[in-house]
Amino acid sequence: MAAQPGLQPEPDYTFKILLVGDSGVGKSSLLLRFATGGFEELVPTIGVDFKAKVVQLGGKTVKLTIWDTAGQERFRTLTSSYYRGAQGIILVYDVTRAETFDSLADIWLREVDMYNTVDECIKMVVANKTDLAEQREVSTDVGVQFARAHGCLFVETSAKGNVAVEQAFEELVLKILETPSLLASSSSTFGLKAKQPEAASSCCG
Ligand SMILES: Nc1nc2c(ncn2[C@@H]2O[C@H](COP(=O)(O)OP(=O)(O)OP(=O)(O)O)[C@@H](O)[C@H]2O)c(=O)[nH]1
Repeated sequence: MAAQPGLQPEPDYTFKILLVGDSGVGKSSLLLRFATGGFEELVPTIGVDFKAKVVQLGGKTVKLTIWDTAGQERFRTLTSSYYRGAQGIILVYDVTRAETFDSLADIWLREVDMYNTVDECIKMVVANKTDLAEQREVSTDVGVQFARAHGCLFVETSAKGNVAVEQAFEELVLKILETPSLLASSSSTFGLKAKQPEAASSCCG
């Protein structure tokens, strides 16, 4: 039966994706770019924010609920609860600030290990702000090696320059689609009926 005009097709799957990383690396900017196509000056995230987007990939309609956590340490206790049920986790650093890259090992991968509840959850390292080439402190090679060593996908992006942002999210989703246990976790835990109440209360400080 043809879909009614203006109505989006029912998703085959709903995936939860989480963005983590130090404050200021560009998590909210990446999400804004992906969800709306825009870029603007944003204030630091308070607690957790959330956007949803439906994509057609691998012949499937996939609803993504993307959770953008605050990088600031004072929100760490709150944000830790948002790892639960995520099929994909994006760890972001800023190529112009080496300390944000170091934090991936020192903080963010540890958090993933501690709080993630989904066994085969796909991890992706995103190296953002590649438009600031002259200020770069972390080379592509170092990023690639790190991601490989920790079993993560790797993409370099510029949210500002709109470079590879869509590609990053799409690669992650395609990898989730290739992983049968994650598809099972999607339909059982994140079917539309089960998930709508939580998704509606999207933001908390
Ligand atoms: N040059 C450049 N600046 C960027 C890019 N992405 C984000 N920014 C800027 O970096 C700053 C921080 O961006 P946010 O998206 O707020 O960073 P965040 O990681 O969400 O920060 P928290 O919410 O505090 O965790 C802002 O001034 C953005 O405009 C990029 O690709 N290139």
